[in-house]
Amino acid sequence: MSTHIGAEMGDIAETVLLPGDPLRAKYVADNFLDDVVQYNSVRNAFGYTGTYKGHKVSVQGTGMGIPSISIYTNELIRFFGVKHLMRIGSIGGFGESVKIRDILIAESASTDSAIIQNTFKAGVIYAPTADFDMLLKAYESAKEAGVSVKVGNIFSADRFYNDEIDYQQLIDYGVLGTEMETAALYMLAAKYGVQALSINTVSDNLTTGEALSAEDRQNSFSEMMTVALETAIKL
Ligand SMILES: O=P(O)(O)O[C@H]1O[C@H](CO)[C@@H](O)[C@H]1O
Ligand SMILES: O=c1cc[nH]c(=O)[nH]1
Repeated sequence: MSTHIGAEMGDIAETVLLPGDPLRAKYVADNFLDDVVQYNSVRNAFGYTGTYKGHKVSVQGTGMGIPSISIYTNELIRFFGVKHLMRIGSIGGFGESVKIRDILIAESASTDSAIIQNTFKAGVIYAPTADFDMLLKAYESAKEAGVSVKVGNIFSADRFYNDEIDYQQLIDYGVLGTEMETAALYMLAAKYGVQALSINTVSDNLTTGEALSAEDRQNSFSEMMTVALETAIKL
């Protein structure tokens, strides 16, 4: 048992899917996994282990933002031996070419997070980056499933509501969308020498104003789940 995860060593698979929303974790467990056991309910950050096509896989809700995902990432790696971490998130798309329900795989994650900046010595701007092997396998899985996928740089924001940020500058530099966790996931995975990838479904578009409902964000995204699980069994 760690501070925020009420499980024992061995209860959690080496590969863990990480939605921000704990109820999305339940949705994955209920609809995609067999032989499911719930290993965590501390703070309602639900965690489940089951099998997908005979392979052991876990899914753990991380909560929102870099401080919260950093807690779960640290504990999964350091106390439960997790080796492959895959965020399955929602993301706000930038620009008209990024469509609702597109899947964005984060090759890298820009950020305004003080946590990332303060980890490095003055003057260093670290570039949080996906594991290439996982990225390649996820891209191939998306193509095999025939889903609309884009790969590139995303923005991991410290604030959901931010009146000061210049989104247009990020768009001008090719950033595909904004969410709130990936930069920390990639930095921590690099620190501990494990694999991480962030796969995100576009839930809204900051340029066009289109948006999915909260229920859709919790209970749909089945294409992303399939891409993530098909990737998981190739690792
Ligand atoms: O849907 P999840 O995975 O929580 O991801 C996105 O949604 C939340 C904001 O609504 C943030 O956590 C952001 O990263
Ligand atoms: O962090 C997020 C996630 C989805 N949509 C946004 O606009 N921001």
